[in-house]
This record gives sequence, C-alpha cells and structure tokens, in this order.
Amino acid sequence: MHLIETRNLSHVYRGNVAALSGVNFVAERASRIAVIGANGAGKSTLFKHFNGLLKPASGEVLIRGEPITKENLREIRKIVGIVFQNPDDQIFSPTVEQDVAFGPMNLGLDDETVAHRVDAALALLDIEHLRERVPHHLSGGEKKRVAIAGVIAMEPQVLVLDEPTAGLDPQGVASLVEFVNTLPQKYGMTVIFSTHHVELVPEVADYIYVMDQGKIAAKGSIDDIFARQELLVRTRLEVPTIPRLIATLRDNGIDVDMAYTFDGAKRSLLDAYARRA
Ligand SMILES: Nc1ncnc2c1ncn2[C@@H]1O[C@H](COP(=O)(O)OP(=O)(O)OP(=O)(O)O)[C@@H](O)[C@H]1O
Repeated sequence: MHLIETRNLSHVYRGNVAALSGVNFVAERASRIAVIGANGAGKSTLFKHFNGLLKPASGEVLIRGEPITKENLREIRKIVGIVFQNPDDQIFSPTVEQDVAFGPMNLGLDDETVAHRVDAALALLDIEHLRERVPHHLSGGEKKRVAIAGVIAMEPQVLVLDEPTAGLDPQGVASLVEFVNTLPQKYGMTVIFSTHHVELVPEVADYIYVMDQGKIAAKGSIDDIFARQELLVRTRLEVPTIPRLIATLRDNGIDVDMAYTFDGAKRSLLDAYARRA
C-alpha cells in the first residue's frame, strides 16, 4: 500500500482547461520527491488533489490505500499537509504564534499539546524570534517559514511544498534544503515539493517526476532523469550545471564519473585527477 497514489488522474478546470491527464503518481513513506515542470505543467493542480482540495474529473486519488471521501477528508488533511506557493494565502492570525497554533487547535488538541507543537515547529524552522510578530509585516521568506511551521505543527505524514524556494535568498534556500533533508530521516516524513530550481533537486530529492502539459513526461531517480538532458530541454527545464559540465568533459574524452551534486562532482574530479597521476 502506498502513502499517496494517483491512478489515471485527470483534472479539467472550468472553461475546459485540461490541467492533468492520466497522471499516475506514487509516494512512499520517508521519501523525498521532486515534481518539476515548466509553468502551467500541472504541478500545483496535482498537489491540490493530494488532500482533496480538488476533485478528479476522472481517475482516483488514494491515501494509504483509501479513496478520498467527504467522510475521511478531515483525517486525510491530518495526514497530508500542503504549503502553497503564496504564503499570504495561508497566514491570517494577528501573531506568528497564533498562526502556527491555528492548525493544531483545529485538530482539537489540548492547550498543552498545542503549545508544545508550536514551540517545536518554531524551533525547527528557526523562527522563535518572530513569535510575537504580525505575520503580514514579515518579509516574503519569513512568511514562507511561518506557513511551513503552521503545517509542520499539525505533524502530517506528508509535507507537500509548492515552490518552497521561490523568493528565498541563498541562505534561505540552503537552510530550507537542510530542513527538508532532516524530515524523512528524523521524523519518517515524506516530502513532496515542486521547484523551478532544477540545480537544487539532486541535493533534496531521491525521486523525480517530470511534468509536461498535464502529463508525467518521465519519472525516476536523479541518475535516470539528469542523464536525459534532451528530456529536460524538451520539457522547457534547465539542465543543471554540474551534470552538464561533466557530460561535456566526458564528450571531450576525459575519464570522469558522472555526478549531480557539488560533493559528488568534487569526488569525481579528484578521482579522475588521481587516476591520471
Ligand atoms: N483555477 C483555475 N482555473 C482555470 N485554469 C486553471 C486554474 N488553475 C490552474 N489552471 C490552469 O491549469 C494548468 C496547470 O496549472 P498549475 O497551476 O497546476 O501549473 P504549475 O505546474 O503549478 O505551474 P507554475 O510552475 O506556473 O506554478 C495551467 O494551464 C493553468 O492555467
């Protein structure tokens, strides 16, 4: 049984906009999944099906093997937490602390548990210093952290992040990467995220879905996807610098192992150099 599964999922918006067609997607426990695709490829639409915000035109969405129904919707939303692209859509309380408490309070938890969850979420996102601030006066990156903390405080099994790196400064991106990487190991959480920062994907994902015009154009490991540079170009995505550079070196007859991350490339280049010596 998969944690999340979509079977032949299609979605049509009003005005006959076919946003998803025949999407088969699977997420397992404690995995890190990147969904990449150009603007309008259908990433946000897919995510909104994971907790019943949208209803399929056809096909099914199963959470832990169960189809989403009116009756289990509340339970599903405890399992799958989504952070949307625009944090303003998700932040509405007078203080950060109250905002982060909103979700767990709605789950009907007692005050002590809520306070404990809020403290833990603020610490995890490193925003304890913002506790008393007015959310609407925060910077874009700070708001994003507050929105993520609000969802984390509900302790979902799956954290879905739509474009979490958009608008973050380099330090913000680095700490988000570190944060996402702790969730599966430390809490057994599954993280599913979309991004246009294709460079980042090898640092944060074990598995990739490439979407194009409402369909899954490809899926596979980092090696499977980034070895297919023509696929990335065809789906209007960027080919990350590291594999592009290494592919060029190999095309020029240099015996260097393929790599996708900074550390991987460093190892490959040092090994290649040592072999020459
Ligand atoms: N509420 C809506 N009504 C009608 N069409 C919509 C609506 N929301 C999205 N669409 C359309 O559905 C398609 C998929 O949009 P979606 O937002 O899922 O793409 P995306 O991959 O998340 O894009 P981006 O990278 O720009 O965020 C697009 O053609 C979009 O115009």
